[in-house]
Amino acid sequence: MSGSELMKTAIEIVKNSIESVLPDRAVKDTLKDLNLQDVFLVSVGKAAWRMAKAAFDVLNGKIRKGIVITKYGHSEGPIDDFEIYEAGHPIPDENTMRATRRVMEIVEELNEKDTVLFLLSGGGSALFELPMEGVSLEELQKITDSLLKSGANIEEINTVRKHLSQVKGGRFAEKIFPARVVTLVLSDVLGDRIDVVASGPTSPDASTSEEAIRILERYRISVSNEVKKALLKETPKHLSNVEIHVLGNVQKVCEAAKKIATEKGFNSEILTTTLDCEAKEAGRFIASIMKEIKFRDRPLEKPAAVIFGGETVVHVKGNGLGGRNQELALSAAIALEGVEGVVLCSVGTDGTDGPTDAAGGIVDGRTAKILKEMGEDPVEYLENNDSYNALKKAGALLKTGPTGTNVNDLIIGLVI
Ligand SMILES: Nc1ncnc2c1ncn2[C@@H]1O[C@H](COP(=O)(O)OP(=O)(O)OP(=O)(O)O)[C@@H](O)[C@H]1O
Ligand SMILES: O=C(O)[C@H](O)CO
Ligand SMILES: [Mg+2]
Repeated sequence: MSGSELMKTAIEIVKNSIESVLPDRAVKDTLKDLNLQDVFLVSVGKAAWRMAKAAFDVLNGKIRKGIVITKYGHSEGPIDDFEIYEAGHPIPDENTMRATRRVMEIVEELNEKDTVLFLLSGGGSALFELPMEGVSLEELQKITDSLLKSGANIEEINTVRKHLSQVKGGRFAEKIFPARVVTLVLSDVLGDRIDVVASGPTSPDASTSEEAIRILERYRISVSNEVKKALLKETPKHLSNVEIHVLGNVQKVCEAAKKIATEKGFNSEILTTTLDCEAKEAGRFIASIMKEIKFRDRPLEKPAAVIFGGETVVHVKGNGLGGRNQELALSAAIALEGVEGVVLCSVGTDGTDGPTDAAGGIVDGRTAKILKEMGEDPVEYLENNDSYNALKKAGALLKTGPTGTNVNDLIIGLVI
């Protein structure tokens, strides 16, 4: 198999794996079992449109009102008479608040006979938000931006977000009470911490005010007195009106990748579904495993596919453009320079990696060489967190557009 054929194979495995975790089927199957009548549908997250559409298709006639809030560019047209909003991500904006207020207007009227069907996917933290009284949107945006660049993981980031919000950390379910809420979650959080996915609007909160304060201190983020006051108010730890079902996660996409790669003749193994270290360290480590396979045929014999799932972090210190998958791929490209018969592909299953239009990167032993031949230093790009521009120059960006799902990041290394 030539280098470009191997790249094509990697892309095919990735795309088919993502296809297998589109939420449609899981939403439909779960709803058929639940037999809900007469629901208020609220769908929030990057996969919100697709989840809402699937629900509409099975519940048709049993939905009294439907509202969808998704990221800009992620809705795919009208669904019946649903209200469909697009808003800011990963930082909430005015449209986030406008859409969330609309949801609150509806649920606050409900009584114990009513049911809210809440369809939730990752990205929801930015898309569904009304800050606590006294907390301005501007300050919330600043705190969110600092946290996202600090290298804090999603559990830490969302612990702070929950305590500054009127709808996160179980507070949305509290507002819905006495009505009932049935939540279907597509998880993009490692270990399926459902109180962390989109900051758990309908989950009893496992985090505390004290932890939120400690996290801000740890990452040296200073906040106003109003924010300090808001943080002290504790989130609900018990909720009696909630039922939660998990539809999909990073395990599922990794299992699909393993199956597809095996069918294509690769000795395939999932090495982890909880990759959570610094992206460039992960890239280097994964490259070292691929070289071990290439030169020593262990832990797998060639042809081999190694599969990783997770969510790495990036301490963004430079002023470049990129995302954690692109940064991982660029770092691997540097470590794989000159090695033949290896391809590494790292993607966000939602189709957008960081604030860019790429899903991730696809690199091989030629990628770093191509950059050097152009007079560019890949290490400099990596240090400036400018993986997007490096990969763009080397023709190594992978673009899928919004995929309709979101189960975190998938990394595949092929070695022949
Ligand atoms: N220049 C950069 N290089 C590398 N990573 C970056 C850069 N700028 C931002 N990031 C990373 O991008 C992340 C946000 O990107 P993205 O929207 O892909 O996150 P996400 O996990 O998919 O969002 P969500 O969890 O809300 O669905 C931030 O956590 C930040 O660490
Ligand atoms: O929205 C969020 O908080 C992240 O995607 C994790 O679910
Ligand atoms: Mg995420």
